[in-house]
Amino acid sequence: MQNYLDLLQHILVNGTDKTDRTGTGTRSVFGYQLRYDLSKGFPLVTTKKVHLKSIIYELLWFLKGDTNIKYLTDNGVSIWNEWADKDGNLGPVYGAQWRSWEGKDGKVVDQIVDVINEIKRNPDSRRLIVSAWNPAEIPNMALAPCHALFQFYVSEGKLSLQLYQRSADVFLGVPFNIASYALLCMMVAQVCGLEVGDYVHTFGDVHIYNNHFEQVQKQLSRTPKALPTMKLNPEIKDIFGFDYEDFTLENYEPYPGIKAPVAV
Ligand SMILES: Nc1nc(=O)c2c([nH]1)NC[C@@H]1CN(c3ccc(C(=O)N[C@@H](CCC(=O)O)C(=O)O)cc3)CN21
Ligand SMILES: O=c1ccn([C@H]2C[C@H](O)[C@@H](COP(=O)(O)O)O2)c(=O)[nH]1
Repeated sequence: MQNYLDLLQHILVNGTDKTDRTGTGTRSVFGYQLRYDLSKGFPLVTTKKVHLKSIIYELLWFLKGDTNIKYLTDNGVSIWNEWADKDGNLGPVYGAQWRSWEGKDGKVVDQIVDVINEIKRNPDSRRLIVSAWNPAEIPNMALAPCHALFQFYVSEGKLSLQLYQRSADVFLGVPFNIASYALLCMMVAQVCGLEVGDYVHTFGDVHIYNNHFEQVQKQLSRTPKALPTMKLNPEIKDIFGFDYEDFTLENYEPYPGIKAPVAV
């Protein structure tokens, strides 16, 4: 994960200071790309301990099409608590757009089912896209989608995925986002009978919050360790059939965690 540390350093050196919606202030750059060959290990940051359990449950929650935090809190995951209303609702965020994008005349599009069918039927398609960015619905969402759109690509029997993230909290959110989409690529590859290719992460406004500078310096003083390995239960052939127990992480030996406040 040296390239993740390079991104932190790049922002510190080349970023400009900007105000932001949360009132915290950031140092930010516009445009950057990270790439991971998923056959070479699972891209989970090693220079601090990352809470993989939250990442897995959040991804399973997106795939269910769920947008209420109850499933997360029932499983000990609190990362969305600050944005939910008193009933736990977030409005039509990721899960709703992925699984039930509402079109004209009540037509409902399940983008996950559709994209998997298309990967199997027409792997050379250049339209293998899932979008959470539904402008008509954004006013009803607790937070506009940050990981806005992703595309699959098949070549030589390998499945790659590229994410476009319009806004990225590089210390807290990005380690979660990298691991989550790397995992999604592995899961879709398995259910489509493909090997894994590259995970490509493309950023818009990628920023370090002003109250994360100390934590970033601490991380930059650490030398990345070897990447861990992620094993999926090979029996699962349906993207909606995965449970938490179907994921096994091996050889993850990170440095201790580093606490940081989240900007709301
Ligand atoms: N400012 C901001 N940054 C984000 O990364 C972010 C948002 N807002 N809003 C929506 C979601 C929620 N996400 C979050 C929220 C909190 C943590 C966080 O506090 N992580 C800690 C604790 C991990 C845990 O409890 O599982 C960490 O050390 O990584 C991470 C991602 C990602 N998103
Ligand atoms: O998955 C996520 C979700 C959110 N973020 C960060 C990016 C920004 O710091 C905030 C969102 O604020 P906006 O004003 O809507 O851009 O949350 C993330 O990094 N990853």
